[in-house]
Amino acid sequence: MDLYLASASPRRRELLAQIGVQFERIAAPVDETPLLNEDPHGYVLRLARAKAQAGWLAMLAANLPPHPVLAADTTVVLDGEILGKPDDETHAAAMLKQLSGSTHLVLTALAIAEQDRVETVLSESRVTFMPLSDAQIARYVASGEPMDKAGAYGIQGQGGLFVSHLEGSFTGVVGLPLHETAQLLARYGLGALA
Ligand SMILES: Cc1cn([C@H]2C[C@H](O)[C@@H](COP(=O)(O)OP(=O)(O)OP(=O)(O)O)O2)c(=O)[nH]c1=O
Repeated sequence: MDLYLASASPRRRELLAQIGVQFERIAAPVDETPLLNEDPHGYVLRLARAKAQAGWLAMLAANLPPHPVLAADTTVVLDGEILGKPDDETHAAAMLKQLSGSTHLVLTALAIAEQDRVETVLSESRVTFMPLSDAQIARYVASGEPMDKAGAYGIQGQGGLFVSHLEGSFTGVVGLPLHETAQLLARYGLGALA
């Protein structure tokens, strides 16, 4: 065992498994509401940090053997506006209409907590969507795929069909950028890049 992953996301678990570290999941939910006028970069970094620290505390509370705790947060940013996970199908359709035919940012922040030390790293990608018709949006929303995802789409699923251009990290958009994760783990003496 090398570390804990403070995440409920199956996608993050699958991606972390590719890095070749031994990890276990730990549950540590945090409130994801942005602060008033919070800057998107500050927001994802604050949440990743909060999730890692909550994971460290949950580990201590459960008397588990101590290891560093990794967490992440992903958000979509369109013209400076934070688009988190949709509240319902109407909200998902509205977000997809906003993303249609334009370019947005996907920010994924990573944090590792160990005792009082927390280190972070940020992955930033630019994603361009083709113009979407109302019928395409309605069909995609009806598939259910948008509901648990920032920006109401999954690039790794059917949502990938809408992406005409990507500049940055595919795994970062999915929620755990492999390169940045390996770099961060190496600072703790973990993983293939250590
Ligand atoms: C843009 C995009 C987001 N997403 C997902 C990644 C994240 O899981 C989710 C954003 O929500 P997050 O709050 O980052 O993560 P989460 O709540 O799913 O998991 P946890 O906090 O427990 O780690 O959106 C995709 O899967 N594909 C995409 O293309």
